Amino acid sequence: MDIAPLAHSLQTGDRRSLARAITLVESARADHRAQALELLQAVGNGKQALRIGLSGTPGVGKSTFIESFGLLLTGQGKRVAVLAVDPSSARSGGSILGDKTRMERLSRDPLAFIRPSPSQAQMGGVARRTREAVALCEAAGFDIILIETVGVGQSETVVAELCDLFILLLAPAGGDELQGVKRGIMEMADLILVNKADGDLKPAALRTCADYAGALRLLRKRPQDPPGYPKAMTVSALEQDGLETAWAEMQALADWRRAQGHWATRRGQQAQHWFTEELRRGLLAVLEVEPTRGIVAAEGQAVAEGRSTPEAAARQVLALLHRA
Ligand SMILES: Nc1nc2c(ncn2[C@@H]2O[C@H](COP(=O)(O)OP(=O)(O)OP(=O)(O)O)[C@@H](O)[C@H]2O)c(=O)[nH]1
Repeated sequence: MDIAPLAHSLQTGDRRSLARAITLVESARADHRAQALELLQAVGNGKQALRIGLSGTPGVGKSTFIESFGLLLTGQGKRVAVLAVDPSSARSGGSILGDKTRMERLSRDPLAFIRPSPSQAQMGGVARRTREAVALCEAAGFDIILIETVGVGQSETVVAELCDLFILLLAPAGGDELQGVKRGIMEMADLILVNKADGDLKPAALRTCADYAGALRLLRKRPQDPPGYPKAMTVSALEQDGLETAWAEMQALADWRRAQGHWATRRGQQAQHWFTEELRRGLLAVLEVEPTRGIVAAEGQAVAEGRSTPEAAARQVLALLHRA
C-alpha cells in the first residue's frame, strides 16, 4: 500500500480513506504495523478535536444519545466522529453492523463518521487502536470525537486517558441506590447525564439526578474544574430534550480549561501516559522473544522449585536486558 496518497486523502477529510486508515492501524500484521506508523507520522498531530468520552452500562441509551447529540452537532455544521472502545464481544447487541443500524440517521449524515467496535479482546490492543483512530480522526479534520464505552473492566480508564471531557450516562434509578456506579467512574466524570427524563420516567430521573448532584458535591475538588463542576443534569435522548444545555455545559467547561491552561497540560500528561504504556508493552514483548523467553521460563521454574527467590530470578533476567 502506498501511504503518501492515503495520508493526503485522509487529510482532505475523505471518510473512506479514514476508514481504510483505521483498518490499517487495527491490523496485527507486522508489515501493516510498519505502514500504520508511517501513516501516523505522515499525518502528524497538528489538528485537535474536542474529544468527548461517553460511558454508560448497556441499556442506558448510549446509542440513542449519540444519534441525537451527534445530529445536534452536525446540524450546527460540526463534523462528528464516533468511536467505540469496547471489543464488540463486550456489547450486548454487539455486532459490526449493530452500531451503525442503531445510529441510522447519524450514519447517513455526510458530516458524521461512525466506526464500529473492533472484535479483538485484548485491552492493551484496543487502547492503542482507539488512540490511533482518534489521531486519524483529528488529522481528517473532525471537530468532535465521541468515544463510547460500556464501562467494563479497564475501558473507562482508557477513555479517560484519551479524552478532554468525560461524560457518564445513567438511567433513572428505581430506589435510592446510586446504581452501583463505582466511585472511580464518578470521579472521572465531568458531567453526569441522567437519560430518559421523559414521560413516566421523568420524576425518577429528576430524583436520580438530585442524588448524583449531591454525591458529586462530596467528591474532592479537582484543579481542572471551574466552580459548579462536575455537574449532574437530566436529558431525554429520545425526545432530544436537554441536549443543547448539555452541549453548552461541555463547551463552557472546555473553554474554561483551555483558557486556564489545563487542556494543554492534560494532553501532555496523556501523551506521557501512553509513552509509558508503549514502553511497558515493548519491554514485555522482549521477554517473549528468544533467548530471553527460555531464560524467563528457566528462572520461573527455579523459583517454583525453590532453587531461587522471585527477586533473585527477576534480577537475573533484568541484568540480561541491561547488558543487551
Ligand atoms: N424513554 C426513553 N427511552 C430511551 C431514551 N434513550 C434510549 N431509550 C431506550 O432505551 C433502550 C436502550 O437504548 P440504546 O440507545 O440502545 O442503549 P445503549 O446504552 O446503547 O445500549 P447497548 O447497545 O445495550 O449498550 C432503547 O429501548 C431505547 O429506545 C430516552 O431518552 N427516553
